[in-house]
Amino acid sequence: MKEERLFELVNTIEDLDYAAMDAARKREDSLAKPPGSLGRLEDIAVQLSGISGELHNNVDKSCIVIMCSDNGVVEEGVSSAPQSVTLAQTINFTRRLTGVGTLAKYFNTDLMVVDLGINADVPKELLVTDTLETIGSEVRVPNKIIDRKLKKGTCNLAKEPAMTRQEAVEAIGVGLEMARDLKKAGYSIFGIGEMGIGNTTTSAAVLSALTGLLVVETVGKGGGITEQSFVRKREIVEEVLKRYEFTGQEDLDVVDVLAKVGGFDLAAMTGSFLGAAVYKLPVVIDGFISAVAAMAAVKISPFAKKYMIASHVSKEQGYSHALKALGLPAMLHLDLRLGEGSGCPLAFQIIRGACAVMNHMATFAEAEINDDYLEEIRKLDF
Ligand SMILES: O=C(O)c1ccc[n+]([C@@H]2O[C@H](COP(=O)([O-])O)[C@@H](O)[C@H]2O)c1
Ligand SMILES: Cc1cc2nc[nH]c2cc1C
Repeated sequence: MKEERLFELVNTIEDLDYAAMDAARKREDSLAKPPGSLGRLEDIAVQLSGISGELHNNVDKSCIVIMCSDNGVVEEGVSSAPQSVTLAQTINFTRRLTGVGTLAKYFNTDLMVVDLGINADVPKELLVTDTLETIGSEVRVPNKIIDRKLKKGTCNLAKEPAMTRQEAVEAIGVGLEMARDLKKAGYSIFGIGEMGIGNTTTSAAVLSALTGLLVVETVGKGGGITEQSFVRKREIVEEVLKRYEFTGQEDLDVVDVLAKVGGFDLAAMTGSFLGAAVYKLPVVIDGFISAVAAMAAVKISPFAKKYMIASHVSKEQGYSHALKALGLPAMLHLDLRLGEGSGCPLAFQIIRGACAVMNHMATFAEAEINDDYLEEIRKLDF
């Protein structure tokens, strides 16, 4: 994708449909309950109306895009897990054996597994190039690994830029392509996850670069590291932020940040968050890496935030800061810190609940309850 085309698409992003949201809020208020008593379930239903322009929505056909890629910075010893875990888990996604795989299978959610830059050859029989397949009358994502490999891993960001600007644009373009095709296949919601050993280092660097947050606030222990490696991880992030003078300035070039200190996974995830807004689909944020990509998307297009729903509060250092910077509330406090998109299938169930209330709950009139008292109750502060 050319950079010009990327920004053409980004410039089509619109604000939500406020008339549809007003109608949705009115319906929530007409349901047989004290006003606002279904809390965030009401807000979510109203948000879905703002995204689709419809009063009634469902999120029954759901998918999680998992961007898989390797990071050259692992040469510096910033991760305890070997790089080979990236390939192994990417293959395991297709077998539904991973954390996100088992949850997705149990809750009937599809996985769109994409290889952006795994540092190994994926077995040919597991690769496909098409993003969708038709079985009978159903169009779905294939249960294979979609081949969009740009390179076998990024460069070591401690020594040189992780990728070229054009590679970052290509990766963002892949993310947009995946969102477009999910919309085409009739998915009504998607989540964004990843797999990439070393990506808590790149995410911390991108988050500090975009927000000016201190390295102590953004660098965490990822999949688990020794105290010595943790010190080195912080030093590396500190050093690259100084080198490129990334201090959270307002006019930062986000594509440049992703290219110099990000990863193919982060860039593609940023593209998918933007794509959710371009193609008007609700999109669920998973863990730390996902939240940082969401932040990058919002820095590119502020309206992108309105299409996002945060699933859970990851235990990874930096996550809460990222979400605070985004200004979004999270639904679940489960002490997860796995990544992969594992918070998304859980969040989809809650969002289904929000749709069920909006679509099926009785109004005061249907429940044969006189709502004259509502005028009084609305004046109370509780
Ligand atoms: O999403 C999170 O909150 C999260 C927190 C810690 C680790 N991870 C996962 O662990 C991997 C990165 O960890 P690391 O230590 O290699 O940077 C990557 O595959 C992520 O999916 C994910
Ligand atoms: C086993 C394993 C699974 C993962 N899933 C996401 N990141 C991971 C890191 C490791 C090490």
